[in-house]
Amino acid sequence: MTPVESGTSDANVVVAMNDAAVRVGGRTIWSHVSIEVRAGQFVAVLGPNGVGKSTLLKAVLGLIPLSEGSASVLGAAPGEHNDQIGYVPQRRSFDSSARIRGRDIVRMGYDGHRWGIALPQWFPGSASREANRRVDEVIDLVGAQAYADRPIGQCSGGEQQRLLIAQALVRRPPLLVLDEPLDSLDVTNQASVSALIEKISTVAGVAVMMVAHDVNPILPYLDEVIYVSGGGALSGTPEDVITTETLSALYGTAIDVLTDRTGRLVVVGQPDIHATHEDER
Ligand SMILES: Nc1ncnc2c1ncn2[C@@H]1O[C@H](COP(=O)(O)OP(=O)(O)OP(=O)(O)O)[C@@H](O)[C@H]1O
Repeated sequence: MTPVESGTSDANVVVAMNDAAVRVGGRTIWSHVSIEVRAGQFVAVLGPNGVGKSTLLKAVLGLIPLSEGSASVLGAAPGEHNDQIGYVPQRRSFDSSARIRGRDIVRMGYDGHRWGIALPQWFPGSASREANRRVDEVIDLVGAQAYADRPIGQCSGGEQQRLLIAQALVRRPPLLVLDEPLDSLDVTNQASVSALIEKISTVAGVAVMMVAHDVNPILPYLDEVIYVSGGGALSGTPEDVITTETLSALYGTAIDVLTDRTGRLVVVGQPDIHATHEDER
């Protein structure tokens, strides 16, 4: 896959897709998708179940090839610089009996995911000290000091999520890719993890692509949204994209975007695409 020739040589562009399409299981999931994500931007990937939001992240990671179009991630073809991408996959949680400490989970992000095994003995002491320093740094960043030394299985869902975000950040990646990190968190934890992700993008300048089922917890923080539906995707500011007119055009059917008294957005009338493809999972 060749890097995109988008006409922009902007070094701030971290992810670019140009007229991209993906086929999975003999079916085109989406096509004609053109997106751009820049350094320090917090971008949500939205849309109903089964439209291909996770597929979009996997295409960015080079785990699924494009069937059409082109893409560039950190200036190269997708997959080439995955060591510079922090990835928090969907629905990862730990059994309550898991004994490994949160700190060691974070350290695996540095060591290359050697489950439960610290740096080998022949590893120079200074490198090991640097690893420990980085681990402490990200544990501070996500505010996990109080429980980082506890067995991960005894941490709450929100605490586990923070530790997994710390793991994804420990190599100081310029791009963080998160698949529904707010899923299964309560409202308070959704708010605090959302604020944390915003801090990571603004303070550390990390570009964030995050699949979200509900835009509301992150709405105040978002720079842009990528709305996937109807076999395509639209991107732009939330104000431009999450409107009755724009979403109706994207879905090809009547959609209402309503705002409640507290400013929460409610998208009414979107078909649940997931339900029609349940047996293909
Ligand atoms: N390996 C596969 N083989 C066939 N179809 C697949 C495969 N993986 C995913 N799909 C289908 O591709 C479509 C997009 O899946 P994807 O997981 O990207 O959707 P999503 O928008 O992230 O959904 P959700 O919100 O439910 O997580 C779905 O219809 C899914 O069933």
